[in-house]
Amino acid sequence: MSQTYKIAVIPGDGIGPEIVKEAMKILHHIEEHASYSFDIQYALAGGAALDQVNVPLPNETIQICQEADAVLLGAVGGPKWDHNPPELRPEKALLGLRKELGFYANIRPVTLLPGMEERSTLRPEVIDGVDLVVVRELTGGIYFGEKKREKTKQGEIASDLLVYYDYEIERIVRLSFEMALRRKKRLTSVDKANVLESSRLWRSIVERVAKDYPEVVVDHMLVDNCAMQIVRRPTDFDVIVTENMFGDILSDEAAVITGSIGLMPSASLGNGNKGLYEPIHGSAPDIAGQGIANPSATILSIAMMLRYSFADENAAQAIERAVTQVIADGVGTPDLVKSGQPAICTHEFGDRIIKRLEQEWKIGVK
Ligand SMILES: NC(=O)c1ccc[n+]([C@@H]2O[C@H](COP(=O)([O-])OP(=O)(O)OC[C@H]3O[C@@H](n4cnc5c(N)ncnc54)[C@H](O)[C@@H]3O)[C@@H](O)[C@H]2O)c1
Ligand SMILES: CC(C)[C@H](C(=O)O)[C@@H](O)C(=O)O
Ligand SMILES: [Mg+2]
Repeated sequence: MSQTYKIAVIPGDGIGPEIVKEAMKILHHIEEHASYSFDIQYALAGGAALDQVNVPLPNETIQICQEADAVLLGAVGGPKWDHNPPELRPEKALLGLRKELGFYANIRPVTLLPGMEERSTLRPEVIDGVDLVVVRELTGGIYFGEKKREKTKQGEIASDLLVYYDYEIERIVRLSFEMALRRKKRLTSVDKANVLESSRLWRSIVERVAKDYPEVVVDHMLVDNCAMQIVRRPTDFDVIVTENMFGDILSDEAAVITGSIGLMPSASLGNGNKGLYEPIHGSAPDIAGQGIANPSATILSIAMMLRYSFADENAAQAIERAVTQVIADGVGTPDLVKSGQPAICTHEFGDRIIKRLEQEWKIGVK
């Protein structure tokens, strides 16, 4: 009997449903050509869940995701819910899912696709050959430490605690060394050890774990310097490992290298073969409902799902080649085409990728 994988799908808010629709076309297409099938369950989270059931992350959604082999998420959030109290913010759903499911390692690859050199605001000679990956710690740090708001005699105070256990640091650092071993054998650990105690613990753990990986060249970089170097000499990086908030910020910055944040996929791992797959961008309220969002990041996240959760490297690469080829042909949503050139809409772009994938199967996926 052929294998069936359970996939939980959370379209979310803003452009979320628009881009997930295109990614689902790709998934269904893969199913037609693969030896396995999918059992798809849609679930509510974020603003969509708040509107329908008054909580950002319903228990039913957590259960569907726990029972799934992989979760696909579009994006959550938007101005409609921006003034909600902290517990009723759409973003709470995302943090809750990551934590509940134990996805502590967020893998954010940064690659420059052929044809995108001219869309990047960086000079072609600076970005030529970029191939780096940001490994972002995802279930600890300042996002999850105690939060306080109180009125005192001196005035109102607010605090967010940045806290890490040693084991939380060690597991993400080990995963990053393993990744570097399979890549260019270079690891940059990014911290703020000149100021933060949590960073000093982080740095000492990196130094200890490094002894188990003598083949990997390790360096430490302060996050402010990294924010500059990542756009100044991005080709020098291989694997960057860093804590939750630094990774969030550096990866959005790295999107500038690729030419569009709509090209940046991610995989959140750490719980066996299960994974949460989502673009790194948000719900893009400024373009939601216009049919112009770039679905590439979500489609490339499907490729990561096939690679990490279903061990189908061939199909993953076929999707990556199809996206690469369509973009190399100069076809794309407005964020992808050169200024003055005509663009196509979200669903047309999805169709072009399917068409290209069909050719991939005819050629015979290698
Ligand atoms: N994973 C998530 O669900 C996630 C991630 C980031 C932000 N958010 C939420 O999204 C909302 C909007 O946040 P923001 O505006 O700061 O960031 P954003 O990533 O949504 O948008 C930033 C800019 O990038 C553009 N952009 C993003 N994705 C695009 C795509 N696929 N195609 C073309 N252009 C794209 C947007 O139009 C916008 O100009 C907020 O509520 C935020 O909390 C959610
Ligand atoms: C929406 C927000 C909570 C989220 C994060 O900061 O993790 C987003 O920016 C991301 O990068 O996935
Ligand atoms: Mg972010």
